This record gives sequence, C-alpha cells and structure tokens, in this order.
Amino acid sequence: MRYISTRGQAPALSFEEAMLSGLARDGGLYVPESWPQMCADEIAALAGLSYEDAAFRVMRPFIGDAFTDAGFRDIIARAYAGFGHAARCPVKQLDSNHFLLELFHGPTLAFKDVAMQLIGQMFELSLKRSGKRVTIVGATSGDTGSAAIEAFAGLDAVDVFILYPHGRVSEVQRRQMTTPPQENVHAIAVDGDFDDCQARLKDMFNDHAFRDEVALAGVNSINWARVLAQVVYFFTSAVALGAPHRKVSFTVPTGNFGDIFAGYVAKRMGLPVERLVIATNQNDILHRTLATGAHRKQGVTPSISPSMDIQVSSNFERLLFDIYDREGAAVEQLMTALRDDGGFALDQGARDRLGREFDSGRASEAETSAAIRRTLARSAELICPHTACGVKVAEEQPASAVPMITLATAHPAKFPDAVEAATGIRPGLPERMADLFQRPERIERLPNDLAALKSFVANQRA
Ligand SMILES: Cc1ncc(COP(=O)(O)O)c(C=O)c1O
Ligand SMILES: N[C@@H](CCOP(=O)(O)O)C(=O)O
Repeated sequence: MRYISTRGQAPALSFEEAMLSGLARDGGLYVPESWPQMCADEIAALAGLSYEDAAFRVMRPFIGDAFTDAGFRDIIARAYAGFGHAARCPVKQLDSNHFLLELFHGPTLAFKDVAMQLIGQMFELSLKRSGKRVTIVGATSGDTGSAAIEAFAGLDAVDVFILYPHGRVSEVQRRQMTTPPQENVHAIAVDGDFDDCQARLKDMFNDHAFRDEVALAGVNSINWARVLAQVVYFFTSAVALGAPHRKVSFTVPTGNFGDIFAGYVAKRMGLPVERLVIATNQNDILHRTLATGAHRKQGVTPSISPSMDIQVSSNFERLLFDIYDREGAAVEQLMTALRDDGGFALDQGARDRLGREFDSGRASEAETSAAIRRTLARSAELICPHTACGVKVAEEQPASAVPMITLATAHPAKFPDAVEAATGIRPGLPERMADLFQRPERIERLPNDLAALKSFVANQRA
C-alpha cells in the first residue's frame, strides 16, 4: 500500500514513511492510493472478536510491511491494555434505535486515546529500529494535546510540543497537558484560537529547512495513522448492531473532520453505512457547507464544547480529494482560496457527491445544554457537551429503521462546568486523576507568531 498526497505533488510513501512524515511536503495530506475492501463475510467474521483482534483485521491491509503480523498484534495489545473497559469502545443503548459509542475509556478520557495510544507504540518501535529522533509538534483544542502528552511523555527518541489556544480549553484539559513532569513534553499556550495553532503547525511543516532541522513529526489527524486507528470502531460498533446484515448510521461530533472521515473510510472499505451525519457546535462551517455549498471561514467563537471550536477542518481536504476525483491540482486551488480568500464554493457535482454521503446539523449553546439535560432525564446518562451536540443532531434526523450510533467523544468529567450548569451534577474525575488540581503546572505562553514558536521548539528540544 502506498500513500499519496491530496495536492498531488509530493512523492508517494509507505505507511511507515507517511506516519513519520505527518504533512506531505507539498502541503497536502496523505491518503491511501486505493481503499482496501472488506467483503460481507470478512465483516461478519469480526463479530465476537476482541477489539484488539478486530483492530488487527481492519488495519492490516493499510500498513504494508511496516510491522510483522506478530509485531503489529503486540503493538495493538499494548495500546489498549490500559483502557478502563473490557470492550475498549463499548456501545450503549440510549433509546429504542439510538446508541452511544463510548470512546472515552482511555487514559485521558477522550476518543483521541484510541488512536494516540496506538501510534505512540508504533512511533516507539519504528524509532527504536531506525535509531532516529523526532520532534513532534501538535495543535490542540484540548484533547489531542493531552492524549499525545500521555502517549509520548518520557519516550527517549521524541520531544513533544503542544500548541493550545490560551484560555480556550477546559481546566481539566489544560492541567492534563501542563502537569506531566517529564522533560520531553512542553505545553505552549498560544495567544490565538485553535485555527491559529493548526495554521502555525502547518507553517512549520511547510518550512522545509526547519522541518528537516528538527526532524518534525505530527500526531494530529494530519497523520494518516491517526485516522486509520479511528476507522476500527466504526466497524466494531456496526458489527455489534448487526452489520453487515443490517445497515447502521453514525452521527459524529465534528471539528477537524478526522473522526467522521474515518467513518467515510469504513464505508469506502465496504461497511454498510446508511448515513454519516456531521454534528457541529456554533462553529458550523461544515454544516453551512452542506446547506449552501459555500465553504467559508467566519472566525472561531468560544463555546461550551471547546474541542470543536474549529473553522478550518483539516481533514475536509481528504474528502475534497475524493469528491474531486483525486485531482491534486483541484484540491490545491481550493486550499489556496481558503487560505487567501477565506473560502470557496463547491461546484454542483461536488455538492451532489457530498450530499450523497453526508447529512449535517448544528447545536447552539442552549441546544447543547438541553441535550445534556434531556439525555440524563430520558436515559440516565451524563454526557459531555461534544457528545450532546451529536445527540441533538442525531435526534433531529428523519425517523428510520436503521440504528443510529452517536459517537460519545469525551468523558463528561473533562467539562465539569458545562455539565454542572446543564444538570446541577458535577461529574468527578476517576480516582487515578483525583489530585489533578493539586499537581504543579508548567506552561509557556507565546504569541501567535511563527518565528517565536519555531525558536522555542528548536531551542527546547533535547
Ligand atoms: C471531545 C471531542 N469531540 C469531537 C471532536 C471533533 O473531532 P474531529 O476533530 O475528528 O472532527 C473533538 C476534537 O477533535 C473532540 O476533542
Ligand atoms: N479537537 C481536537 C483538535 C485537533 O484534532 P486532530 O484530530 O486533528 O488532532 C483536539 O482536541 O485537539
């Protein structure tokens, strides 16, 4: 399996090379040159397997010769050993035909752990083999950063720098990033929003001299391996509800478009998915794109679901590549317009293809709170505000016999203020994190300035 860039100008790479590279050198994102297929019998055979065994079968066709089968099984086993639920990503019934896919049983209580724990193991093995050292820089609206720090803290061959928007993540998220004592991890509060952090990260990748000097690597969903690991739970949850003999639909709380793109990949591989529903908060660029065909930035407005406070959805580029018939030049043109003019209009063909695959909805602040309250009253489940955006949008989809699975992307205890304001209940952190608020913090505050950020990274790495 080779990986090609969405902008069509970078060399094709192996899985391992794409994983260690992050962004392609032409500014694009790596995608597989074709979608591996799983037939109905292969999908049916996932029923009853452990999450680890299912993960091996779903991901194996993508990794080429990066790892031996035994080595890859070992990586997967180590990645999920620390999860707090035997099923790793369990499905819970919310209502007669509405289910929650719980993705928050990993160490930092959000869905990012599912992929980050895996790629932490992959990086470690790969770097040990090559003797190389890399500098990981990540941008976060709160959850990717804490998951990355947890997965890479203390590793010899890696320095980690996480850019987060100052004052725009929850206190639990911030402390998860600023309290780990290991010297190879650095949390940087940037004076800007998440889009600024992600833009500076991409600027660093696009500065080839800097990129080569520090051996830059990325663990955002820029990295194909992140998306791949997220494909697995679309299969396991669908199979738990009867796939491939029965179709399912998914509603995905969406920001950077990585998670729902993983659902799209599962569908391309043969999983019978009826609808993929994008759920946004008030930062609703993707919902507006579906509704109007115009993809236009409006600036980020802080919300009670801060991890989804995103207007430049990085992985939308991967989808555009597919719906523009894998024409790198067309994607390059659209991305240039997004950067220079603030947006672009999809042509009618692209709009039709988008509409055939996806539906969308948005949740205002009041609707998000109401969904938290309603879910507690109806189903006795306390959900986080991101999950609540998903539940609200799922509930307004047309009635259907096809089961709807909404992704529960974080534990409510990461966002106690929003949950308490909605329900009067303050969710508590698990015992192992009970002293989080007493641990000393280490924060570097920097301006939204490429030169300042590059200089900090270059000087602080080991
Ligand atoms: C809790 C939570 N829910 C949903 C999302 C949106 O996921 P994605 O960026 O993959 O669209 C994020 C951030 O990515 C998140 O942290
Ligand atoms: N919500 C994310 C934003 C970054 O997304 P990623 O999937 O590209 O890493 C976060 O919590 O940081």
